[in-house]
Amino acid sequence: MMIGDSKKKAAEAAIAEVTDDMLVGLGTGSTAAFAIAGLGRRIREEGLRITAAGTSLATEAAARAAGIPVLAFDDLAAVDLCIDGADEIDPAFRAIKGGGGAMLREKIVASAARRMICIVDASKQVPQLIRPLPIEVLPFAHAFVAREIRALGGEPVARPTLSDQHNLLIDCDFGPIGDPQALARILDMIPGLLGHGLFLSEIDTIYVGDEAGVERHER
Ligand SMILES: O=C[C@H](O)[C@H](O)[C@H](O)COP(=O)(O)O
Repeated sequence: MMIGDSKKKAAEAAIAEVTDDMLVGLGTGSTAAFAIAGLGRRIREEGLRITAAGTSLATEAAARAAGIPVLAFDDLAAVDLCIDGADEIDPAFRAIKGGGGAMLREKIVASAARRMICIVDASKQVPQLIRPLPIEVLPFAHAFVAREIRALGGEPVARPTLSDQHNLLIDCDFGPIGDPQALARILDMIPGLLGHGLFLSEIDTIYVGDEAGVERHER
């Protein structure tokens, strides 16, 4: 079975929680794309009435193309439900996001959400967060932030692409992250480091898809 099928199963199960009149925060990435397509189908086939806000320019475009009414998040203080993917997630509902570079907007929308559902295929479940952590950095601060990351024991590697906000995206390899809370607290204090992919408290519900089906876990 292809990983895409597992992602689709998780996404389809999650969108069953979307009901009329909800304002839905739409995540970014290949798993979120299945949720967007599924919501578009529910609008067409069932007459589901929702509005949505995107966590990236690509997601906004995909949602519009799917027939979902999209509002600019700038004017919104809260959303009802956020549905988004992740790159890794541990048993304590702590995740690394940002493989697609959208983690800054994703964290804002997730924080504005009354509930956040994370949709993943089973390969994303890990006992401990370990993959390189994406950060978004103001170009003016890139050498300083890289020095701070190295001082924390991380190895920063810049991506060739910029974020939707035209900032730098840098993957920081810290090896296994023993204390994600402590790392997030320090990263949050570095001037010029605008966002990072550690999502430690935002996720309420996880849908995990695999060959056998879908599992739902509640925090
Ligand atoms: O910036 C991208 C997001 O955080 C994605 O949700 C994450 O990278 C997972 O992507 P995918 O669903 O494509 O595996």
